[in-house]
Amino acid sequence: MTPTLYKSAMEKLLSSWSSAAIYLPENYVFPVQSRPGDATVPFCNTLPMIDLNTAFAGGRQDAVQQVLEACQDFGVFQVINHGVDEDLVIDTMRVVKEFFDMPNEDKANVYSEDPNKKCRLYTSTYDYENEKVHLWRDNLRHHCHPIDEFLHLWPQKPARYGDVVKKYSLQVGDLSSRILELICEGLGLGPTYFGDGLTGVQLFSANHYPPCPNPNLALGLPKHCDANLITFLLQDDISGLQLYRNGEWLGIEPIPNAFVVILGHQAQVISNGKLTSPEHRAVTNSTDHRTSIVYSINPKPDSIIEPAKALINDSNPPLYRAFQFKEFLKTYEVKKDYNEGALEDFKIKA
Ligand SMILES: O=C(O)CCC(=O)C(=O)O
Ligand SMILES: [Fe+2]
Repeated sequence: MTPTLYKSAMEKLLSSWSSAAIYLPENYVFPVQSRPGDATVPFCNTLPMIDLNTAFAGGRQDAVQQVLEACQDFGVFQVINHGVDEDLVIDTMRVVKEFFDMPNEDKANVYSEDPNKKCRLYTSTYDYENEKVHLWRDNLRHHCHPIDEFLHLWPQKPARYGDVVKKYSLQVGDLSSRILELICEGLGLGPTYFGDGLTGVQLFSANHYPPCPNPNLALGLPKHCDANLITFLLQDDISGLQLYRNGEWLGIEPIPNAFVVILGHQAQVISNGKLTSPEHRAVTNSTDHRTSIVYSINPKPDSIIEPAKALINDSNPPLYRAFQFKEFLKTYEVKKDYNEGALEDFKIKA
């Protein structure tokens, strides 16, 4: 690492300076309309909670139905008894926290300002230099599928990072296949519809939100829909994830050993609008560090995304045109419109 890049890492990474910050710097203050403010946000007590053991006890069709309904009504649900080893889940959260707790010198080795790097630690968004407001988060992100192609690029410290995160990625990747199969069945698509082309890019993305001097004015992540196909999110025990539903913000309660499953924009397009991609954000707080671990399933850049042909007929015309996933990502990033607006260019106008 060059001295200039090291200096940049120390100036930019929140975890290197935020504990000394008494005031929120001006360039972290969100415009009035998108600030969280000081209103108390209740937990969403109607959010579907799917216990895969119980769901399957009633037969596979029961599980399919529960997942489908959750994806249609909310586009997000929590899942427990998901088959990912509980000790591994705890250990993965622990090793990720250890990573963010390391001395600056160790973290600087993974820091990069090149968004094309397949493993990097950075702060805020991929576009720190040009963004109007910075996000109150650091993010460690790397590819993990096929795993052996990327393992050598992952952080070397903590020493057990590679072993733990490899096991976790394989098990959560397997959970994603099982959930996607249930979604396919629910939609009436063949069980292998979500093949390698639609799921071949899998990312491990850990968000770290240090205590924030003014959580009312700042955001860890602003309101967005995920750009991908589907997300498997692990929260620690500090709340901060919020869902925008029927015009209000509702918290998603941290539940030990549960994954929050969130549908991305591509699931909405492929299902021709039958499934929804929910708007959500991450808020900060003034006392606790918060960590969330996202396992993100994405199509390959050249893959064609379009409403599944089996769902299209005269009374159900396609709502979206076909596009390459990389074309969507460009729009998502260039327009900086992370909500429904990101799909605007791809809608077929009546
Ligand atoms: O930290 C969280 O709970 C939210 C993370 C998230 O929405 C994302 O990474 O897309
Ligand atoms: Fe998200």
